[in-house]
Amino acid sequence: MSAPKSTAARRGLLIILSSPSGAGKSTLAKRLMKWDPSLAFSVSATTRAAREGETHGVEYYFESRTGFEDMVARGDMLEHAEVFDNLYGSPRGPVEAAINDGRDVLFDIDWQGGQQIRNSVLGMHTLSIFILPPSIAELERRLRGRGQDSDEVISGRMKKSRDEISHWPEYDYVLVNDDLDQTEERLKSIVSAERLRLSQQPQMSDIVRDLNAEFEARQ
Ligand SMILES: Nc1ncnc2c1ncn2[C@@H]1O[C@H](COP(=O)(O)OP(=O)(O)OP(=O)(O)O)[C@@H](O)[C@H]1O
Ligand SMILES: Nc1nc2c(ncn2[C@@H]2O[C@H](COP(=O)(O)O)[C@@H](O)[C@H]2O)c(=O)[nH]1
Repeated sequence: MSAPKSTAARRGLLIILSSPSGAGKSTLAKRLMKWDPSLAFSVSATTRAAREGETHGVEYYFESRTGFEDMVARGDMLEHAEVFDNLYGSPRGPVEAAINDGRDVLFDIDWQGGQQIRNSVLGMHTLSIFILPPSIAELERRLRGRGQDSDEVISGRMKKSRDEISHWPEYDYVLVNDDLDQTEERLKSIVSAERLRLSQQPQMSDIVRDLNAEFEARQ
């Protein structure tokens, strides 16, 4: 099933994916982008070093700490936070451009970023989804299996995962990412349902007005 159009007469929806590191949100984000190429992925800026295979402007914009802080000082970040001793943030310009094109925007960010986007001055609809791992042992297996971080980095991320998980009640939906295909299907259903709700909302007051007029005419 292909994605329903996101370009109905409404402004873009901000879709926020958060999870403890390693639960699978980047994997799910990639699948969502493949399902609906009209989605705009918000490429974050970060001060962390690029991993092998990561390209500037694709996975992240890799910035120096000073470069990042300058962006924040200029108001160029929609949200930003310190995560695992590095700075991460969502550049404002591409998000605003996508919204102006009527596109929905996908964020792969932590709970601090999630809070800031939900409270941001953009006044946009947000849809937030928290991804849980099926177990802590499996979370660690996934972080190790990814094979991209040192033991020290992995143990730091495992320690922070409990705090990240404690923010699940702030999200509209929570999914346990056990079977990847099943989680992907659930995620797509959530996005489709929210788009349907938002696209129908403006017509509903007209429909109810007509229904009420019909009641009046029957009296
Ligand atoms: N449902 C799943 N079952 C098994 N492995 C999975 C599943 N989902 C993701 N993975 C694997 O787990 C590893 C971590 O996934 P991913 O990089 O998407 O996590 P993440 O939440 O984006 O992490 P980070 O926050 O550090 O960016 C990857 O190797 C990925 O292939
Ligand atoms: N608040 C934000 N958090 C972000 C952003 N981009 C990523 N992240 C979070 O960082 C961790 C670690 O990512 P990694 O690529 O180093 O593994 C990840 O779990 C995200 O939650 C951002 O723009 N803002």
